[in-house]
Amino acid sequence: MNRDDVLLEVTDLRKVFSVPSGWGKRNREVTAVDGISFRVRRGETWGLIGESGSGKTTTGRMILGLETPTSGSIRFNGEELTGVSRERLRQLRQKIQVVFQDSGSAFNPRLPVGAQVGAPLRRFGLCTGAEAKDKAVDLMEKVGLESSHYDRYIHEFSGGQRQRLGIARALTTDPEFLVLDEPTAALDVSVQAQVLNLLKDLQDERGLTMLLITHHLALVEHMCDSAGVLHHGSFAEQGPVDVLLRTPESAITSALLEAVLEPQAAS
Ligand SMILES: Nc1ncnc2c1ncn2[C@@H]1O[C@H](COP(=O)(O)OP(=O)(O)OP(=O)(O)O)[C@@H](O)[C@H]1O
Repeated sequence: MNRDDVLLEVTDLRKVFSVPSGWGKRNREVTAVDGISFRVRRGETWGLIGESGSGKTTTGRMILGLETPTSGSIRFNGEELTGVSRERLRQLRQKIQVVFQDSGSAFNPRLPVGAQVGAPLRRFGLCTGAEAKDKAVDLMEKVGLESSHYDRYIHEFSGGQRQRLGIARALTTDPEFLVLDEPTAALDVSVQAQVLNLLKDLQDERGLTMLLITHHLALVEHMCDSAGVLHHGSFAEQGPVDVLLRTPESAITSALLEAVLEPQAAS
């Protein structure tokens, strides 16, 4: 792999949480991420797969600067992210954005959504108020909403529309990299497909690089170029998706594949 092609390089990343065990007892240590390494090339979608508790979200949160790694390195565009100043981290958030499972909960219920979609532009000093409104309306239309939605409140939107709003807000600062943490887990299957296809179209149009966090292998097959399967904080295996899903080497990947074939797992 040409180094210039690599946008995100994670090396030996580790996160140990110290959890209180009760009064008078010593804290218990929980190793959420246990020394993982992977590289994401520009323009690709990398899937972080694993069962509940395997360390996916903690990894995403460390990349976003929301959690401090215990050790290891995260390089973005060649720049080391661990240990950077708060101010630099704030600047980097323009380039690294996130879409969570329930984007609606990140919107203030008492303010119109449009102003909140445009808020990062004002926060980063990228636009005046009027320009921010135009850009927010453009983005809302781009994700399949209407300009008349600008003045509505979050409770007036469906689950799928809320995810579209979350995507619009994530895109306001023209990020290079999106962390998608179970972005469609709360949606009906038909709406899931619409939101995933929207993300793919936006990726093609804007050259976005994406990290898709999910426990659902069907999503990975549809969306990802490469992926890694996490198990108890370590990779059971990683590689190109077609190889990983067709000829899995680890029992963990095989078990996840079998789960997809069971009807109840599709819900
Ligand atoms: N803030 C925290 N304090 C203590 N332990 C934590 C914290 N966050 C996560 N953990 C623990 O770290 C481990 C990995 O959690 P994480 O949320 O990263 O897994 P996950 O794969 O994203 O799971 P899920 O799919 O259920 O969201 C779990 O054992 C979890 O209980």
